[in-house]
Amino acid sequence: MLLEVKNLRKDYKRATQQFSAVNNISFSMAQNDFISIMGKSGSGKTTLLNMIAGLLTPTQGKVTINGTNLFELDDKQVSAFRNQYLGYIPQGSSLLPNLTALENIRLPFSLTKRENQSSLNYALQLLEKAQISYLKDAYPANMSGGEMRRIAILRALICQPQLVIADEPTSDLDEESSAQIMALLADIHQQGTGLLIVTHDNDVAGYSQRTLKMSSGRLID
Ligand SMILES: Nc1ncnc2c1ncn2[C@@H]1O[C@H](COP(=O)(O)OP(=O)(O)OP(=O)(O)O)[C@@H](O)[C@H]1O
Repeated sequence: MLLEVKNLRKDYKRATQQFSAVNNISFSMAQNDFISIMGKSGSGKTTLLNMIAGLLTPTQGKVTINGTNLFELDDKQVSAFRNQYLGYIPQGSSLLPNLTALENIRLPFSLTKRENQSSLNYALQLLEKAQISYLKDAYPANMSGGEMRRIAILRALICQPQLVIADEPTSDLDEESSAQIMALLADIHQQGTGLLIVTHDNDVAGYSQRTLKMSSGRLID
């Protein structure tokens, strides 16, 4: 199994009241599954994704990726594991403003030591496949929202992850840009990568094989 989420819970406190932003969620994903998660604002989708991506520690429960329980690893090991297996596309714009598109894409690769390997050719190939080679030397300030989002997707792919996680990859984009993003994500799925995306958009969810619905921290039918 690529991903196993078991009895996952995250509790937060608001004023004096404790509540579960994610409440006892379990599901699994096979290699090359494409799953979307939908639910109202505040239903816990980002909290769930952040725990699956190893960015947030759960109050209770387990996340296993390729047989490794993320929360049994120390901080350094989690970072190395994420870098190798996971591609994460966060909500909104996440590019570093002082780096070019090419430098942003290559950044995750350069964060871990890889002897005698370069990410340059692969980064150029990714740009070509996404039909945005013209952006290679551009800075984020000079790109459209859709272009920035596509660069963030390519950045998530540079280490050739087995699982790509995307939080609202098409939010705030027009129909044409959304379609370009989804074509890129559908292509990643075609190449054999597992995809887990959070979306508000029924059309976007329509690209996935299965939709999980969240309400008040729980999965509902
Ligand atoms: N660090 C935090 N401390 C306290 N409460 C939090 C924290 N992070 C999130 N929450 C609360 O947990 C609930 C779930 O938030 P989350 O961001 O996961 O929802 P979401 O479904 O992703 O919403 P949206 O669609 O608006 O992005 C919300 O009620 C939110 O206010």
